[in-house]
Amino acid sequence: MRIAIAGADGRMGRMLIEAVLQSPDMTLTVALDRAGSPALGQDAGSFLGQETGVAITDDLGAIANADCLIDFTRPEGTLAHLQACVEHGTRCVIGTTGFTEEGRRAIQAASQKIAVVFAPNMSVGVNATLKLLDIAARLLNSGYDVEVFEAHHRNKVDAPSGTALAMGEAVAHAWGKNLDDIADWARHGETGARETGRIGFSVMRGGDIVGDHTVFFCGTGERIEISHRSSSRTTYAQGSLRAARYLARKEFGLFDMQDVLA
Ligand SMILES: NC(=O)C1=CN([C@@H]2O[C@H](COP(=O)(O)OP(=O)(O)OC[C@H]3O[C@@H](n4cnc5c(N)ncnc54)[C@H](OP(=O)(O)O)[C@@H]3O)[C@@H](O)[C@H]2O)C=CC1
Ligand SMILES: O=C(O)C1=N[C@H](C(=O)O)C[C@H](O)C1
Repeated sequence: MRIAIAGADGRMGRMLIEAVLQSPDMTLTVALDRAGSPALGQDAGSFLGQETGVAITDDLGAIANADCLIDFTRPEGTLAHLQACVEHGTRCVIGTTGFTEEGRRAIQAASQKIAVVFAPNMSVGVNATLKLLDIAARLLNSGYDVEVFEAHHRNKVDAPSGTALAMGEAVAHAWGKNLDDIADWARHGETGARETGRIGFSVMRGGDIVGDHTVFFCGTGERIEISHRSSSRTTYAQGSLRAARYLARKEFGLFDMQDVLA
């Protein structure tokens, strides 16, 4: 498969370039980054001391030279890349988080023309955790207060994380609710007692934390905690390559990591 990486000079972009270069069934053909990035013109493998012959570019027309684009950038970048994917019939794996409802609708619309995997977390472990949360939420559907806590590195720009939102959605869905209707996004000052049936979120940012998530089910006399901790971004990169291979068999449609791992 010919692979394009968007956000080539980012934390995930670099992990993905390394993973693609190590995959015998994949060839890196395109490396994109934003207009004005100091990385433009550099060889995509230069951070590894490796010559790939692929220079980092901001020319979205280059997407025509890939079977699948893997995008870990920012929502506005992803949506521009996605339009280019539609124009060139290139499949797309989206790992970027922080989309508005309108952005999500644009992804849905694009997936009617090309095959897209869109998931806030590509790791096998997190996707298994989402299934565990569904089971826990069905069993603990009354008498338990649910709180979602996440911690990430100091450079993360969106909160709560896409994964924390997906975890909240898993619980809300198991309870037959919409997350937006029952979420408490933050607390400050005189909040009053906690309401039953809400899902609270709290967020920590600091240092180089790769990504920690815990969902608490707090009852009377007991507490259940379901946690996932990432110690390396490799798991996200490997999951993304798995998603790209999955898309090779699809013409169009919107898929998530539960589909890829099924
Ligand atoms: N689904 C998953 O499994 C995971 C998802 N993520 C998500 O992936 C995204 C990227 O994370 P991370 O790699 O840590 O972030 P980084 O900031 O390290 O990398 C983002 C890259 O995208 C570039 N970029 C920024 N804005 C644009 C734009 N408008 N158009 C094109 N390129 C742009 C950045 O360039 P510059 O630095 O010059 O601005 C940078 O090279 C985040 O949304 C994060 O939440 C992260 C890990 C796992
Ligand atoms: O920005 C990150 O780093 C991560 N973002 C994703 C998210 O928002 O859930 C996935 C992972 O937690 C790392």
